Amino acid sequence: MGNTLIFGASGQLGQCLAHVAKERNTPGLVFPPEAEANILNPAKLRALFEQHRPAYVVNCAAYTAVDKAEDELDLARKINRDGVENLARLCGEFGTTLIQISTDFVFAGTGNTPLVETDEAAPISVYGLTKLEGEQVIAAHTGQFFILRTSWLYSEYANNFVKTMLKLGRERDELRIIWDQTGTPCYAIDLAGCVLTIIETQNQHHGIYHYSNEGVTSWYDFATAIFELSGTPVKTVPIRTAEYPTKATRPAYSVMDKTKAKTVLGVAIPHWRASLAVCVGRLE
Ligand SMILES: NC(=O)C1=CN([C@@H]2O[C@H](COP(=O)(O)OP(=O)(O)OC[C@H]3O[C@@H](n4cnc5c(N)ncnc54)[C@H](OP(=O)(O)O)[C@@H]3O)[C@@H](O)[C@H]2O)C=CC1
Ligand SMILES: Cc1cn([C@H]2C[C@H](O)[C@@H](COP(=O)(O)OP(=O)(O)O[C@H]3O[C@@H](C)C(=O)[C@@H](O)[C@H]3O)O2)c(=O)[nH]c1=O
Repeated sequence: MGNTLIFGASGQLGQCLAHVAKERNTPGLVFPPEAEANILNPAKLRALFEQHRPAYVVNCAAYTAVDKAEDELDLARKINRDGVENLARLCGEFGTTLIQISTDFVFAGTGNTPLVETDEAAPISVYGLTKLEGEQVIAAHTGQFFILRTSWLYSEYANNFVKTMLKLGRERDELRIIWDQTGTPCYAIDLAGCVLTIIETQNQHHGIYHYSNEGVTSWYDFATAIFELSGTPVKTVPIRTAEYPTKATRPAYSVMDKTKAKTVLGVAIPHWRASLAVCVGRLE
């Protein structure tokens, strides 16, 4: 098995990949120092490719501030589209397989049945738009790619909804949480496992895949489960999206169908409650 270069190593998923690779003893993962791994710097990227001749690149680097992106289209596009194109171009040239992480926010979220990979993407936020553009620039440079769309990512690493809830739950008596946005959380440790499975099995079925945990929930039910599992005695109040104004509009329904990942990648996917229990246990 050749080398795998990880970009965005200091972020949530990057740290989960390091954690799971250590647990599984996956060989060949390289987490380059941030100064050498800016995906906006083609010269430094080329130097990394020449040094490591990677069989795989996993791109966890992204602009992920959903609300802030509404005021920073240019920067979000640079990182989420142009950065991905820089990687894809080099992957094409070096015969490297690119594993790109994308999002449920590429969808408008106006439906009410689980989304499959071929459903129309129609983003309703700058973040979602730039992530979709990142998906779309890849194919011009290489056919050897996996795009893993995930949703509501959380873990014990970096910032995420679970850690925010645990913090706010300790500080406040009551929390108002949106219940009319429906989706599925994804434990980033599980997603990291999926990425490593693709690499370890040298899967050749390139293309787009949906990957989150199993099941369906709302942010309100997710928060309530976080508090139940952690024994946090905070009151949760379900509210509608209109009662929690944010700069970016989020999809109302972004549950993704994982049939393709399960059958073609051969990954087993835990229910979101089971994985949440693991994460909350590790955070305590
Ligand atoms: N978080 C979520 O809920 C979801 C995330 N995703 C996708 O999953 C992937 C991983 O997300 P997650 O780990 O949570 O995100 P994080 O925001 O935790 O990590 C993103 C990382 O990218 C780095 N980065 C930003 N710009 C560059 C650049 N120019 N060159 C190199 N690195 C850069 C950041 O560094 P720094 O902090 O120094 O800027 C950070 O370490 C992303 O593609 C994201 O779009 C999909 C669905 C849900
Ligand atoms: C803190 C808080 C949030 N919310 C709502 C706002 C929002 O609809 C939802 C989640 O808020 P957050 O800001 O934590 O998460 P958000 O940035 O919307 O999460 C998204 O991030 C990007 C990167 C993705 O790709 C998506 O899959 C998704 O995970 O919870 C409340 O209702 N009450 C609260 O007290």
